[in-house]
This record gives sequence, structure tokens and C-alpha cells, in this order.
Amino acid sequence: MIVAEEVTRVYRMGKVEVRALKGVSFTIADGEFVGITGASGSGKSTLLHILGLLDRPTSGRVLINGRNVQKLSDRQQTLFRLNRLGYVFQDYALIPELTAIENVIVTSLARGVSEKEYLKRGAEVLREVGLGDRINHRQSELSGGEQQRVAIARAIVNKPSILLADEPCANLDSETSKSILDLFKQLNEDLNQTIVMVSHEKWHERYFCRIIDLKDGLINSMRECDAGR
Ligand SMILES: Nc1ncnc2c1ncn2[C@@H]1O[C@H](COP(=O)(O)OP(=O)(O)OP(=O)(O)O)[C@@H](O)[C@H]1O
Repeated sequence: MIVAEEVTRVYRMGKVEVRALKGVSFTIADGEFVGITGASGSGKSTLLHILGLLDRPTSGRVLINGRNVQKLSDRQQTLFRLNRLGYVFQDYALIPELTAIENVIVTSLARGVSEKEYLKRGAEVLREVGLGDRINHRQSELSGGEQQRVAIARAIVNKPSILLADEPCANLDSETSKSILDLFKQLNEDLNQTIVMVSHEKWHERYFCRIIDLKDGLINSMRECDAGR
């Protein structure tokens, strides 16, 4: 379970202060597929970064499975991320020198799993996202949508219990977007993975149990969707 309690995030740049999150509270149950929506600048990525332990709130706290994750040291947070979380970055964050499959497995190798085993699993996941014929391509040899799918493959390769995805379909055509969302749905249903996904597309709603809509750093509304009823 993910619990956010009065989470704020203030960015300070010299004398300029941006209050990106102004006190956001919610609970996400295990196995929920939640959409985060809201206008540009409303705080969606900031919130996802905090849930993904990539950033710390200015005040408030986040509990994951009852654990106050802000209290973990940087090293403990890294281990927590490696073992429990998958994250699809808005800008993919691929390593340009590595091939698609190396990008997919590089963080998993840090967990001490055998390279042979992970090369097999990496190839399997790349096939699942439709890139079975691109596994040895480097970033510069992949289209934007293909890079995005490599980033998705990397996030799901470990079957994380929580998948956080920042506009994972932003650069994909509607057919590929649908296949990615179907894959997320399958992970959500078969493995009871909790998925929190930032989205701008109205039609994505059919996949969500619930939508948390942000406005100016606050929760504007929370509502159940068809998949959650
Ligand atoms: N590192 C940063 N330093 C300063 N201000 C930031 C930083 N990151 C985000 N902001 C500001 O915080 C606010 C929220 O940004 P955030 O990226 O969370 O919004 P968003 O809802 O994800 O937007 P988008 O849909 O455009 O990606 C914005 O006003 C943004 O300019």
C-alpha cells in the first residue's frame, strides 16, 4: 500500500520559490491501477518522483507498505528501488552507449542476478513490448517510440510490485499505446502489481481503477473509473 500524507515539494532557485506540491494526501491499495492527470505544471512528475524515491518531499511523508521511506538512507532507498519499484521516466533516461537489451538489464545486474538469466529475461520483455528485432540497437538507432518501449521494458523486467510510469505512451501511436496498456493491465491483473501512471489521454481511463487529478499542486478530484468498479 502507498500512503501519501500532506506531501509538499518546494523548489528553490535563488529567490524564486516554486511550490510544486502544496499538501497532497491519498492512499493507493496494492493492485490498484491509478492514473494521475492534470494540466502541465500541476505537479504530476514531482509527485511520481517522490513516490519513486527519486526525490524527497519538503514536508509530509510517504509510506510504502507501512514503511516511512523518507527515513531510509540513500543506500537503503537505492536497494528499495531496485527490489520493489519499476520507473518509466518521461525522458526515457537510457544510457546511449548501451544496446537496448543492455539498457533493460543493467539495473537488474546490480541486484546480483546472473547475466545469462537476465539476458534471456531481457530479450523476452523486449519481445513483449514489440522490440524483439531491436535488442542490439543503441539509442541513436532507435525511434523515439522505440526508446520509450526500451524504457518500459527496463521498468518491468524485474516484475516490480510497484510500477510508476510518467506518460509512458507519450510518443507512441495509438495501436502501440494500446498494446503497452494491455501489457500493464495484464501485469496488474496477473501479478497484482500496483501501477501509478501519469497520463494526458482521456481514452486511458478505461484501464484505470481510479484517477487522481492534480491542479496547481493540490488534488483537484479523485474518482473511480470503470475498471475499478
Ligand atoms: N527541478 C525543478 N526546479 C524548479 N522548478 C521545478 C523543478 N521541477 C519542476 N518544477 C516546477 O514545478 C512545477 C510542477 O512541475 P511538474 O514537472 O511536476 O509538473 P507536471 O504536472 O508533471 O507537468 P508536465 O505535464 O508538463 O510534465 C512546475 O511549475 C515546474 O516548473
